[in-house]
Amino acid sequence: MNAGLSLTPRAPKIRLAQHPIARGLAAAREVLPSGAAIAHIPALSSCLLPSEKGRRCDWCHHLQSESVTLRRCSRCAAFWYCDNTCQDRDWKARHKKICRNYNAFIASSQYQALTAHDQVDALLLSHLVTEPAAWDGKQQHHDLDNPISALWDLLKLPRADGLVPPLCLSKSVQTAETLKLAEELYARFGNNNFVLHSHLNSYGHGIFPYASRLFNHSCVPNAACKYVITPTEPVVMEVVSLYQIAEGEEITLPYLDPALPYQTRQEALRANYDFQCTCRLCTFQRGIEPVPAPALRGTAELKEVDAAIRSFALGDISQEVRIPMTPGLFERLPAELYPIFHESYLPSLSEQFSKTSHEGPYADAVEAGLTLLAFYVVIYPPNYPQIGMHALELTKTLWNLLCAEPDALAGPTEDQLMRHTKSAVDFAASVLRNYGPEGDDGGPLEEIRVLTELLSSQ
Ligand SMILES: C[S@@+](CC[C@H](N)C(=O)[O-])C[C@H]1O[C@@H](n2cnc3c(N)ncnc32)[C@H](O)[C@@H]1O
Repeated sequence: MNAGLSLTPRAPKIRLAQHPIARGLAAAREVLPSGAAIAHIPALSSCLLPSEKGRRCDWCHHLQSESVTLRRCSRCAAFWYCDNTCQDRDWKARHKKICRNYNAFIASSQYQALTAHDQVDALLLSHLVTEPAAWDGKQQHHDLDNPISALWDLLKLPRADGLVPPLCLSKSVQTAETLKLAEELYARFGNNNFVLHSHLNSYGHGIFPYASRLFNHSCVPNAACKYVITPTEPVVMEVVSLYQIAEGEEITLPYLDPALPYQTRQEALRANYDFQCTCRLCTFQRGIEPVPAPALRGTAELKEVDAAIRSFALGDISQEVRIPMTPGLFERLPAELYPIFHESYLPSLSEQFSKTSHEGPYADAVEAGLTLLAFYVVIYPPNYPQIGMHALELTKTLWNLLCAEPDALAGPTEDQLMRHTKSAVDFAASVLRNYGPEGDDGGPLEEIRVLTELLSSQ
């Protein structure tokens, strides 16, 4: 199998191998250190979420800023660009195909009835099907170097509800051939396309057939993807290793948030990707089902569980936050802490952190934030970006406590609190530097730089 598939310089560290269930898998050709850029894959096509229209360039996705004022397409007045280069490139690649019909299309009841994500897919699909001739003969090639034949080569999974979104094309172009092509291509969207994000906030959808062909899912992934926005260029997906990957090891991405409850993950993977996950986390969680419900939040019993998970995952936090470097901490969890896997545990803890970090008391927010950090360290693999994002939030909460309520923590002195704050920002920095900058300028790494400077001057 796959004898004819060529791999390209975009991912020289990967080889495509056989998977007993998933057809293909991406295997590391060599040892990949933590934080290595494993693949750079330009988008075949991409589209902004409706909420991002007019905020970003429709071609390169650059954000409007003081130095970049976006200009509209003078024909439809509904697409925005940094400059002539972006506008010309988008026009040639895709906008000319939909410009004339765009306004009537987005006002139509069919389009309005779609969810924001389906609206994006309707436009992506329209970009792809206008030239059916471009697809002729690509079915036979199995050539990963050609994004069109790579897209054709992807596994199909038509939607259970049978939906194929309407097309932003004039009726005369919507021939039986075009509609058949739309159905064929859309059957490859749901289980293959990617949600684009900047600083981990979604802003659009992208088609990266080469990445879709390579990377399977794991709830304990050893890699994560991020998006590189470069003026005048299409967005590029970069795949980064979260921790060291051995030669020959499968490289996996998370298709969903591993912190979701076990049953929710299984149902979503079954419905959207048609497989049952057998990763280490799912195997472990399947073995401890049904998980006992935790005590109610606020009770002494749950406070004990929270304190035990903090000590298990983070060690003695009065000294320094310990960073685990290997995945699978959940497998060593004492049985009395299994209630943390119950579907009610994380939502109530997150709510407590969110409420108290906004309204105070900040001492309560710090405690909830540390428990949440411990939970993430147990569930997520090392250097998972959400761990870093949360450590950064926790740093800000600690800083608020230092500034607003220095005497509020019963035990720690101000010096100890300062040490906690520094170790939280160091933890955030170490995780997020491994992931590297993503999307727009600024963001968490810049916040970390400012906070580190501020703390070192104290
Ligand atoms: C984006 S593709 C991944 C590449 C795919 N293996 C291929 O050969 O084209 C997603 C599809 O791969 C399969 N898949 C991905 N991860 C899997 C896993 N952990 N176990 C079983 N099948 C998986 C499912 O069929 C899913 O719909």
